[in-house]
Amino acid sequence: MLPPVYGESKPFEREALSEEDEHLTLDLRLRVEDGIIADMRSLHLISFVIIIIISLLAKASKSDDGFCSAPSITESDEKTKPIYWKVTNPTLSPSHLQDLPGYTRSVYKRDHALITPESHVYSPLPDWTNTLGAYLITPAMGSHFVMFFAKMKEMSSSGLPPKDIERLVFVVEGAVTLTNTSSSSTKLTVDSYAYLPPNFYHSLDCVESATLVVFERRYEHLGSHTTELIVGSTDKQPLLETPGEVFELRKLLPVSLAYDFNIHIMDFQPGEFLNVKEVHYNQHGLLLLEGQGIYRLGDNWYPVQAGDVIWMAPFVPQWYGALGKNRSRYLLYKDVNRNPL
Ligand SMILES: NC(=O)N[C@@H](O)C(=O)O
Ligand SMILES: [Mn+2]
Repeated sequence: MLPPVYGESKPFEREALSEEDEHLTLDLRLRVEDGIIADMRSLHLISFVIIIIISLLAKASKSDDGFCSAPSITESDEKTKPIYWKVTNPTLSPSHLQDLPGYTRSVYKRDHALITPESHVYSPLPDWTNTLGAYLITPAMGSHFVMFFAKMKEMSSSGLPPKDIERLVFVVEGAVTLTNTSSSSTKLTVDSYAYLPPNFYHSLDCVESATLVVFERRYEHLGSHTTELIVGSTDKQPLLETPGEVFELRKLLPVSLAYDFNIHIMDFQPGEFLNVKEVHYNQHGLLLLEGQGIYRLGDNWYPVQAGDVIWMAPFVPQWYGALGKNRSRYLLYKDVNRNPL
């Protein structure tokens, strides 16, 4: 059996061949061709196997149980979750970070703070029943207000704020029932809120569970103006003009002089950002309800996501740019209607 001959090629001079030689040449040519064909076949087989492997790898990296990708929440999952779900189930939740000793995205500086979920420290709220509170912003930071999460468990109820302190509660998860002296009761579900004037008797009662974000501050009287009980929900507030800006703005309280703060709800589509690089005398307590983006505070640029809380002291340069696939929505405390002197 003659092996296929791959000798070096000589200048080709065609000479007459005997019949036997002709047969031999044909045989050799077929053998060489067979050899090439055989190689071509194995090449096809190898490339076919490689394509299968690549497509399996690509599929695996896309699937949730893929060995190349962290479990991700698909867009359809997002759609089935209740509004503001990510505030209490953030992507970088404590369980994701607890195995990273000492790692946190939280920062505390002279004129701002970023408090991220893995840093929350809960303890029983004095005067509340069966409720844990995590204070995020207090006058110890230089603010004139407090901002805290209240995690209400089954059969829990609120305590009253101190004398002359006004309160705003916003429901981030679950539901509570608000009762006041007129013994009328109103159910507050996610995205609902209530403003309680200073020294206004009320109780927030929870049967199953609820997470509230609560703002409290000493009411600053102005002349004879007084505030009153307000109950509402974000989705029922009108969109306000925002000249020179692209974000959508709603306010949860009246803009009248009686109110010494307001709560802004601001929506940005991905890619939209604050036009004004703000520096102002007002203070902010911010909760990112939905989405993700970059918050500039002073000379620092922070990637932020739903569940993050930000303290902004007066005059801290501030700016936000929304990123990702879904809108950003944040809730923002802002003092208003009072002379800074
Ligand atoms: N930081 C930020 O969004 N600020 C403005 O909304 C504002 O009204 O101060
Ligand atoms: Mn501002």
